[in-house]
Amino acid sequence: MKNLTIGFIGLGLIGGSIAKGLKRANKEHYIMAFARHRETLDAALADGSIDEALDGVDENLTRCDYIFLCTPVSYNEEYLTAIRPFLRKDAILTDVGSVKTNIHEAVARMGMEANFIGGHPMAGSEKSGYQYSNDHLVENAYYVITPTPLSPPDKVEELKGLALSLSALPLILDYKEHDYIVAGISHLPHLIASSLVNLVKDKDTPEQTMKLVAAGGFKDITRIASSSPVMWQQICATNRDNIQSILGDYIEALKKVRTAVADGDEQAIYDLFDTSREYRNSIPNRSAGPIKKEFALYCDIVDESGAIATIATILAAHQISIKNIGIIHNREFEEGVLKIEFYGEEASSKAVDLLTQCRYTVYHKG
Ligand SMILES: NC(=O)c1ccc[n+]([C@@H]2O[C@H](COP(=O)([O-])OP(=O)(O)OC[C@H]3O[C@@H](n4cnc5c(N)ncnc54)[C@H](O)[C@@H]3O)[C@@H](O)[C@H]2O)c1
Ligand SMILES: O=C(O)C(=O)C[C@]1(C(=O)O)C=C[C@@H](O)C=C1
Repeated sequence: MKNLTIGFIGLGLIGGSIAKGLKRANKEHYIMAFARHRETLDAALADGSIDEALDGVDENLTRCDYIFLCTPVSYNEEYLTAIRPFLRKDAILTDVGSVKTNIHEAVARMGMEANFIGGHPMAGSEKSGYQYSNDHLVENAYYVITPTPLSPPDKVEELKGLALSLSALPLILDYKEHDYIVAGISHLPHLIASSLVNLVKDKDTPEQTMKLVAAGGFKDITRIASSSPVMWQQICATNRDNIQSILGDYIEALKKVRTAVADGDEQAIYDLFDTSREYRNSIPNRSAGPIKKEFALYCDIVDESGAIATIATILAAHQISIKNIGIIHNREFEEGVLKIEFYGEEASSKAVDLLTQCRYTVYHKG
């Protein structure tokens, strides 16, 4: 991959992660960024993710081969006017927004289609801000690319190459199809999660016992209810038609479920769970996909200082290298489950045996 000069507008979770990932892939990329808060830029300069902090959208952007728009979707669209004067004739403007129709239509209205290729990495988190960004966020995730009719084919190939350099899987889609798809698999689930959380908040007992005993089921399905309200407000506003349509279908589906429960229709209830289980289990485990397999184990640990260090020491004493280690938060006992990743199957199996012998409770994901 050739050395590129790349600009970022917005350097939060996604912008920060892509900047870090691109730097990891090629230290010679020259990265400049503008963010609203100077502290973000200072942090990115200090950790080496960017080479230059910009004071605004200005003539420095004329040095860029690529500019990544990484703010909430409506703001991305608003930035087009400010960026246009500084977009070199051969430069590409791309974005990471969760909705594509609004920006594609704005780009077409402004006659910028030859300089634009839409993008959307299908990875993220409920956390916002640069402090949560990392260089591997989009690894193994699909990176949707939505060219315009005038996007130069060689630049589309180059952007695919950038996605691959992040260890993501580039996937070309039409922008309208993209918005239909994400309404179902991303936007609707966020609305379900947030309304469910708010329902439980309203229905809780005076002692808040629902909140107290809420376990894995509730936490797994509602993690994303902690996502950024501004980001989701803008997603819902810009993908309104698709979302209201699939939301209507979902409400109808829920009505059928209610009828089945109310009628005691055991067959219908069985079929609901049977069909969903089969489809859910058929969703491919991307960690076993074309890029690389993940060798990881999960281990219950007690919440006391030194608990992680003890495990790391046991593994190190047996020459087992750890690729990644960290507490994960989408299981029942948030502070108690440690995920440890290894470089290969052998190390992973050896670690499972070893930690089991040491009486740790280990869950193996082969
Ligand atoms: N969070 C996810 O899971 C996820 C995943 C894929 C794509 N996206 C998309 O990525 C984009 C960024 O989301 P994020 O999760 O990184 O959010 P974030 O809140 O972590 O970061 C947003 C960045 O934009 C900046 N910003 C916000 N308003 C701005 C404005 N008016 N002018 C300049 N900068 C502004 C913020 O300061 C921050 O640097 C969004 O378009 C979102 O739809 C998010
Ligand atoms: O994992 C999460 O927390 C996410 O919500 C990531 C997620 C999603 O899967 O819905 C969120 C928004 C995106 O545009 C893409 C990915």
